[in-house]
Amino acid sequence: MIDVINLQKSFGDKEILKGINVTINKGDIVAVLGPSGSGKSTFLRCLNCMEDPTGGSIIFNGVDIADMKVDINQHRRHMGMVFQHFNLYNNKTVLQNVMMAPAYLRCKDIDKAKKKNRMIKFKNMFRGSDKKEELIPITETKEQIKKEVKEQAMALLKRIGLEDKADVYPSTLSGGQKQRVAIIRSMAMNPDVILFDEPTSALDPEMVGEVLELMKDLAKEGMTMVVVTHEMGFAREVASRVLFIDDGQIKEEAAPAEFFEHPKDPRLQEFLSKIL
Ligand SMILES: Nc1ncnc2c1ncn2[C@@H]1O[C@H](COP(=O)(O)OP(=O)(O)OP(=O)(O)O)[C@@H](O)[C@H]1O
Repeated sequence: MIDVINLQKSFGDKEILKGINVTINKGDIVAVLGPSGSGKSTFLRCLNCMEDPTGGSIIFNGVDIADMKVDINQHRRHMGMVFQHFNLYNNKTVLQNVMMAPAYLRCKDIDKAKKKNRMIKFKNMFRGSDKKEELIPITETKEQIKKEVKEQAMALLKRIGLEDKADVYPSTLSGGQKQRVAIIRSMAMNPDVILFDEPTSALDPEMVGEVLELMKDLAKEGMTMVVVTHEMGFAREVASRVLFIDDGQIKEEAAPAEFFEHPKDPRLQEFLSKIL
């Protein structure tokens, strides 16, 4: 699903990613661990086109997204991201937050198809009857899309027990509730993969469990996930693979049992001895 090949990223003359190579397959739950400043967030941000790599490729579903010409909105339909500080829109209600991206993008598809059809109709006027181009079928109206997206959003809110919060603003939610809304917001796009950048780091300890539970449920359902985390329990119990990034490189990659019980890289041994 994602092939990262020799990914490099520098900020000015500071080299942050020094050639990351990794393959993420459908259904993988990849936990990314590493010391502060080692480049974990930069790696995720490159995957989500929030940073332009300085070198290398990221092949996602057959397309190199490290290429500047890639359509970022299209890309993000298929790759969701959940941030440490939730990044909800505070001036939109909870429901609007969940609905916004899918409703906007699907309505935009209709506008694009209508525009293209106008061009096709115009060109068809000059073509012989055997050479006429088919119009793009438009099977739904914007009203139907909005209704459907709203139903899906309400079902997701129900799933996390927050359907009664649909019309409130995010500022009235607890941190754990905000993060769960942020997670279902990315699910609302039906992405192929969701990236999580330290999703529990900004939460009060008592809120961490509810967010991890939702992430575990997603993992059980087969969602492909890449999770930068300090939650060793999650990495041990839920991840299918664990990566250790240190100094901009993947120094170790293994299944959790091997990773935690028999770390080979000396820097990983030192890292684990400090945190476990
Ligand atoms: N936009 C930027 N401009 C300049 N330097 C940056 C930028 N973004 C990140 N860096 C630097 O890149 C390095 C790696 O940062 P990154 O956030 O990827 O690390 P991290 O492993 O996620 O750390 P942490 O666990 O503390 O979040 C840091 O030294 C950081 O200061």
